[in-house]
Amino acid sequence: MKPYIVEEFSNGILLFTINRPEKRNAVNYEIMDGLEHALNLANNKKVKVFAITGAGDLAFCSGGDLSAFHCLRTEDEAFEMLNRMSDLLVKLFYLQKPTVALLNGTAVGGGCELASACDFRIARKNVKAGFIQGTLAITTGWGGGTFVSEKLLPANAMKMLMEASLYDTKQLEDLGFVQMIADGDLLESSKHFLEKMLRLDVNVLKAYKMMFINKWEKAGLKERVKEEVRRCSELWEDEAHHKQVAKFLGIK
Ligand SMILES: CC[C@@H](C(=O)O)C(=O)SCCNC(=O)CCNC(=O)[C@H](O)C(C)(C)COP(=O)(O)OP(=O)(O)OC[C@H]1O[C@@H](n2cnc3c(N)ncnc32)[C@H](O)[C@@H]1OP(=O)(O)O
Repeated sequence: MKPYIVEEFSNGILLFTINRPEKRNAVNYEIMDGLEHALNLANNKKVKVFAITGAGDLAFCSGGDLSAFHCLRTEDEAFEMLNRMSDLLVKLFYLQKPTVALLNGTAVGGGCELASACDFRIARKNVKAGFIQGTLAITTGWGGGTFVSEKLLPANAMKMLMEASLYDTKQLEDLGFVQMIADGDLLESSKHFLEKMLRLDVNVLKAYKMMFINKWEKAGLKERVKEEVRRCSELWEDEAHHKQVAKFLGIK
């Protein structure tokens, strides 16, 4: 089974699906390679909207693959991995066309960061999402803290980051994290949400997105993401983090 799927639809949507439902669509290095490939394809003029989802109906993405990354012990080792994924999420954040996360299931930790890097989030009913990194004695490390603070009211972004909890769809909508709760098929619902944008010329969409990109550039977004990655790497090295991950993996 391929760990990711890239599909291009005739209406201009390019869809990237993380296809590891048995691991709740956790991100390992193969998924990073796949995301990089999909982002390169998304630059094509025929693509109007870039969408990301997860396979199955249990998880959108459960964040970093803890079994793959548990071997990273030091600050430098953690930095290399976190920096690679944060570079990809910055690329996604800065994509010069609309981007949407289709939350087919739970979005946890880095999964929530991936969703935050998109312009819009559409959730299936009854999904949960949250930046639970604090419970692992780390912070967001892929840029998600910076992204969400650009997208939400400051108090709502701080609440989500500092509570390190999961929220239901209604709460996520109230926080401004989710723009639409989908009834029925998620991809079909997203087409309804996006149809007005899909009618416009790709250069118009690009021009609008550039207004936001210029603002983020002026606000030093890339430097802030690097700082976030650095701080998370420092915490990663601590025994408190390794202990929590070992607990999740059932390692004594
Ligand atoms: C590393 C980057 C960092 C960041 O910068 O943000 C992070 O992402 S930290 C956050 C990492 N993520 C987590 O801590 C989430 C861990 N997972 C869960 O809490 C739960 O699995 C779930 C996502 C809420 C789903 O629960 P449930 O449906 O009950 O499934 P299971 O727990 O039974 O899991 C099934 C299966 O999948 C494996 N799994 C799940 N998440 C991960 C993960 N992040 N990494 C690796 N493996 C994961 C889990 O171990 C089970 O495997 P098997 O036991 O082999 O069946």
